[in-house]
Amino acid sequence: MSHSIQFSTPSRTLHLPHSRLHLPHSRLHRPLSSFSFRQFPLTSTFKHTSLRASSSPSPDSSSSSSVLHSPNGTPAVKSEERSSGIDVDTVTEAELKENGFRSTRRTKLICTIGPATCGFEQLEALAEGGMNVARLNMCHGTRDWHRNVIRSVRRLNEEKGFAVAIMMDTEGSEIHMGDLGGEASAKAEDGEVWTFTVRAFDASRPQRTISVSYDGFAEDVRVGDELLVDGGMVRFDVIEKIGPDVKCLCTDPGLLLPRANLTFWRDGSLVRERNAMLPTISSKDWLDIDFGIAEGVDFIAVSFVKSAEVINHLKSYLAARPGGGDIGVIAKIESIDSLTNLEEIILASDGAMVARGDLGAQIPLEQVPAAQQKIVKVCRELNKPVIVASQLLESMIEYPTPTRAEVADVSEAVRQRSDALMLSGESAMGQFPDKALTVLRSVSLRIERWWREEKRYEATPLQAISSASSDKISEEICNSASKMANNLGVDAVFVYTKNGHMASLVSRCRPDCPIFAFTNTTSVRRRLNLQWGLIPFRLSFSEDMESNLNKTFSLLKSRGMIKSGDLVIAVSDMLQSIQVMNVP
Ligand SMILES: Nc1ncnc2c1ncn2[C@@H]1O[C@H](COP(=O)(O)OP(=O)(O)OP(=O)(O)O)[C@@H](O)[C@H]1O
Ligand SMILES: CC(=O)C(=O)O
Ligand SMILES: [K+]
Ligand SMILES: [Mg+2]
Repeated sequence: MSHSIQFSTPSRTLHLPHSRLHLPHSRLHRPLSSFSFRQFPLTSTFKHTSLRASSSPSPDSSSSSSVLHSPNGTPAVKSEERSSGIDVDTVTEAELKENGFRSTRRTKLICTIGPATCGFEQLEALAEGGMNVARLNMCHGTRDWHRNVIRSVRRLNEEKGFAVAIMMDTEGSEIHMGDLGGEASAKAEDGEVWTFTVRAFDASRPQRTISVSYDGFAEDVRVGDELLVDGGMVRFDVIEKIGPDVKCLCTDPGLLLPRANLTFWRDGSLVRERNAMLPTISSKDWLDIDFGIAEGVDFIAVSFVKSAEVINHLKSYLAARPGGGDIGVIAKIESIDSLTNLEEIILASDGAMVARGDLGAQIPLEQVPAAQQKIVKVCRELNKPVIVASQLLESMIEYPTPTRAEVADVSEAVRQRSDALMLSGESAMGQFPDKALTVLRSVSLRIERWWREEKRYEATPLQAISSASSDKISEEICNSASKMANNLGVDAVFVYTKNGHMASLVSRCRPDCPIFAFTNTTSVRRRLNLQWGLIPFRLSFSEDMESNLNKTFSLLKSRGMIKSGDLVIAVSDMLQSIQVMNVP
């Protein structure tokens, strides 16, 4: 039996929702003789996972296919947008076949790409290990280096059916050290005197001397201030100022890493003199952003956001550029000012990152866990994806197993139901990037299972967020569908969504089953890969839900990804309805 509830708003008048029995079951199993399936041509080297119907494209697919912009800005309709097949990657497919719906991972995983992981095979290993988003930190590497990585990820997606999204992370203009003249690190010992200076060095770096990125720092600091490298990994006391040089005594020894962040503290508080006026997006960042637009990145993560204004500015800059409107803007919460303007920043953004590395250098460390919990909660309320980042498995940069404390930290982020977890140095320059990713994956799966076993569905209702009446209806539909999914113990929620909004509303409810998100554009599919519980598929679909469901069932059944009898709830943003049915 198929049951449906429909909500209709003819002539913009809101009618009371009525429920009726929808689609006789027999219509859903109508023989699908018009579709015959064949494997997309295989090449000898790569196994392509797309299945395409050999029939001509369905009438809807040309109208629903969107015009994409190629990297150089010329509009191009991608050939796959016109096909009526389904795009999914080999890893998801195998996971669904082998372990069923329940075992699919809900928490998404982000890997920072660096020298340890920039090769094609290394990227492929990460994608196979569950990487949903590849992050590029523009603090490091050249644009050519980043372009190579972006193109490798795109090739991987095209050849293997993955939907790995690319996130570009801006450098920002906070104070940091120079790059140590090519050395990988420098050791500062207790009691040594080091010079921090705005002077630049051409070739070799004078002994115990570090260049600093911010010209005004010598004027801003005072003798007696404390200087923290990387949020306290190494500490110095400022003992003397001589022109542009600041002499500092090492009080906590440690390794100085290239371009490490610097903060100054006075009487227990962060010193924010003129550097508080530094632009959040520097001129170099704007050039990086232009590069990101040209290369078609999926997200831009903005470092050291202080207010919603900068996010709005960037969003209008992107909207005015071909292809820019497809890019999601993620606000990195890592400055003390962002905490005071938290809600308006998150509202303006398409998502947020708890950037604990720098945050822990700007507020006392013991305040970081509470800040994390608050940011995750606000994002959830406002329906924005949230990423927990930095030092999740820091010890795995050097060792093949994490500490118990690290496992507990990862568990807590999953228990808070954040959308995504991020690896930094562990994957960028660590010795065990694949093992670190495996730890994130297995800890996520274990805690998600605990949620299910404990039947810990949401006790606290989410606040209403929509204002327009059709958005309110979508929100209510998603809330109800998720509640029904939990109460009925369905196998999956199917959501048909053009721009991804409806899928994010279902994800926000964190239902106790995977969410199959069908969208007709490749870029939306990639962006959905950041959000909790969504398994994004690219599929050409129409306004007619019956034919969409028939087509989806056929395609997924022929791949062995669903089977007859599975209980599914379907919602869509074309037809405001909830349908409950067994797969025929
Ligand atoms: N593209 C890259 N090229 C070289 N090294 C990199 C690259 N990306 C990251 N790394 C290395 O990995 C380390 C951790 O990466 P991460 O992205 O956390 O950088 P970070 O410098 O701590 O800055 P942020 O606060 O932006 O995260 C860096 O300090 C750097 O040594
Ligand atoms: C990720 C990042 O920028 C930080 O933790 O500081
Ligand atoms: K950065
Ligand atoms: Mg940072």
